Amino acid sequence: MLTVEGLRSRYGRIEVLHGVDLFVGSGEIVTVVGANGAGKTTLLRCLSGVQPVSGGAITFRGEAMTCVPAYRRVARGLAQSPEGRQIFTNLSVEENLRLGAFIFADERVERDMADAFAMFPILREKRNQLAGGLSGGQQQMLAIARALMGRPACLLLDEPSMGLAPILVAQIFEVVKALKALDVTVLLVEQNAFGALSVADRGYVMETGRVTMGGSADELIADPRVREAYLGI
Ligand SMILES: Nc1ncnc2c1ncn2[C@@H]1O[C@H](COP(=O)(O)OP(=O)(O)OP(=O)(O)O)[C@@H](O)[C@H]1O
Repeated sequence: MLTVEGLRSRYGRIEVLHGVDLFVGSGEIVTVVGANGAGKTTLLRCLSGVQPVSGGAITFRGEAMTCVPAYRRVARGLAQSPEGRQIFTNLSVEENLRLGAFIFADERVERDMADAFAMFPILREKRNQLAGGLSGGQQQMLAIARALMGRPACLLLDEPSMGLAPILVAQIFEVVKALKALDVTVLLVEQNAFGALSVADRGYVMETGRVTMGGSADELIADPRVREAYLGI
């Protein structure tokens, strides 16, 4: 579904992605784990089209995406729920969700909203409250739900567990797992390698702008190098 080949990107003169290769199959949950500064966020920003690419190719559902502007990628089904959530705090929960579906004007929006509320009952309870009043975990759920309102074929998730209390981290990973049942393909970027690999089918390890390992989530969890460097075991 999503293929990345030899992807390079730079900030000014400094190259931070040095030729990244990865693949996400339809219906898979794939995670990219790595330390702070490895280039994970930059990779996702390249995929969603908000960060310039200086080399390599991105192909999504058989179509070259490398030069396609960000808003067209969303319309093609490649959507990102950004790091740091970026919800509209002065709008209600429901208004945030409707904004996620702004490119659609059909009766499916109401159904999608009902699906979102079924997945995140707390959002139904708080649908008329300002999003700024939600807790960190609830805001993260809203950000994911809003991205889902755009009916993505592939959802790019940047550090959904960042800054959350452990109990909420567990909840967020459960949500990621549940996306599989909705037929949404997920590329999940995380510093929390254990949580991410626990819900993923496959994973890649990124170090200083390169993919250094890849395999099934079980293989990576069992790998002594991953255990030592990322799982603290
Ligand atoms: N706007 C920027 N300008 C210059 N350098 C940047 C910028 N953003 C990131 N970098 C650098 O690019 C490299 C990769 O950063 P990136 O944020 O992609 O890593 P990351 O793996 O996502 O880390 P984190 O988990 O902290 O987000 C780092 O060396 C970082 O300092």
